[in-house]
Amino acid sequence: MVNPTSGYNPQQCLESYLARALQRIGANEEMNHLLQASYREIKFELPLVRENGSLAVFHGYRVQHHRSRGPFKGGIRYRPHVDWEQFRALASIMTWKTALVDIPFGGAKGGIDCDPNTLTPLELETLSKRFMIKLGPLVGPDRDIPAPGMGTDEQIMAWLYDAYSQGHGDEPAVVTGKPLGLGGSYGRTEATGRGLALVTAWVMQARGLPLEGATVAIQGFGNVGSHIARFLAEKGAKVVAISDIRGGLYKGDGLDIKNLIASKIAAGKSVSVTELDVKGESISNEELLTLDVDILIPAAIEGVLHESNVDQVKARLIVEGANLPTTCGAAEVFKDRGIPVVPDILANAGGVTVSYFEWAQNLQRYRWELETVDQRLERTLKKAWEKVRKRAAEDNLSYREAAYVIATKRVKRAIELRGF
Ligand SMILES: NC(=O)C1=CN([C@@H]2O[C@H](COP(=O)(O)OP(=O)(O)OC[C@H]3O[C@@H](n4cnc5c(N)ncnc54)[C@H](OP(=O)(O)O)[C@@H]3O)[C@@H](O)[C@H]2O)C=CC1
Ligand SMILES: O=C(O)CCC(=O)C(=O)O
Repeated sequence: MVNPTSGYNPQQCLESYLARALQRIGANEEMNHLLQASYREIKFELPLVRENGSLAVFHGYRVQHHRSRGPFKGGIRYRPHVDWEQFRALASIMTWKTALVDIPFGGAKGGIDCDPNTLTPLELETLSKRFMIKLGPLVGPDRDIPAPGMGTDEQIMAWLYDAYSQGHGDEPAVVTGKPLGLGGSYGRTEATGRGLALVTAWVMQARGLPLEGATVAIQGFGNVGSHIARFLAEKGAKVVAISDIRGGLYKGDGLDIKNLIASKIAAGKSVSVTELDVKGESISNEELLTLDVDILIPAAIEGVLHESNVDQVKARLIVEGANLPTTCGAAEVFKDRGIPVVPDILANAGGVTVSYFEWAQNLQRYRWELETVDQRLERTLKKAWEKVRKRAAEDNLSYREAAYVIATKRVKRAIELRGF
């Protein structure tokens, strides 16, 4: 098992994207400094007596990056080796993502340094609730609204909601990505994948490339990876490779995605895609990233496209399903090689967009139909994509550069309107 993130400092990359965008919009050094720094960072101990009687001590984190456009917003990640650098960068890109799709939030990110697969359901519930109780004073529907991320799901969001409500009165709008039976929104679970598929289709169309029959490789087969695979297969693309942390599956004439998803659900989270009874050859994650495909979608972790493998990447288009999967060095090489990269803050913004819809529904105490959610998601992302496309073409920028120019401009304007 490889750890492609080792040695990669996503914060440094983000600083360079931001510095360049802020220079392009004429922001001064002070504004640059203000927007690079987090608003607040907290870390706390989370002791847990395990069901076998032993004591384990985990750590909870929350980084709140910026809030001039609205309350902090961002996912909760449960992963063994999380650290400040990851959370700072991930919190910051939430600020730019929410600004780019023009929803009224700032950015945050947090989580626990645990492996959820090694905890019992009772341990996971206890740990999640303790985490939320400690976060209690800093979160809330008008302060900071957590949501699912890597290693977390709607059940964990239900526990966070319950823990918060015990001390603050019933408040579903404190967390998004909840189960449907507990104030969740139609369409949130699949929203990130749906948004990715929409954006991919628009980018292909804008570049005069057919999506029908296009070959696709997807790294990661969790919430994001499995839904993008399904939506792209439904649009006629040929998903030839998928993977999880233990490796991947390849089939040149297209994997049977419906069957893969059904088998994965039946087998459970702890079973790898490589162990499922579906047709395909095994392939490593590193091989997947360098396949000769039309579209490559890294949808797992940060930093998997880096200086050492960027020259071997053969894909014609890269769509960032994960947050920060491309190092800034690799991004430069893709630009030089003329390989377009659709940046995370646009490509995977469908999730936070439907989280916004869930928050709005919770505040209204009124549920929208799936059709309404899907239509509004499409409209929101289309607007953002059109702006990015236009700005990139007018100023000869990469999609990422254009996206950061648009987002930083909106945040700078909000700061100026509020005053210092
Ligand atoms: N969920 C959401 O709505 C959103 C998520 N994102 C981002 O998308 C990415 C994926 O999130 P999500 O799908 O929710 O997370 P999940 O935990 O549901 O799935 C993660 C997937 O990535 C795989 N994976 C983990 N580590 C590696 C590795 N080192 N190499 C290859 N594969 C790996 C996992 O494998 P295994 O199951 O074997 O561990 C799993 O298949 C993250 O970057 C997240 O921040 C962005 C926007 C919204
Ligand atoms: O749905 C949300 O609020 C946050 C999603 C998220 O963490 C992300 O877009 O990276």
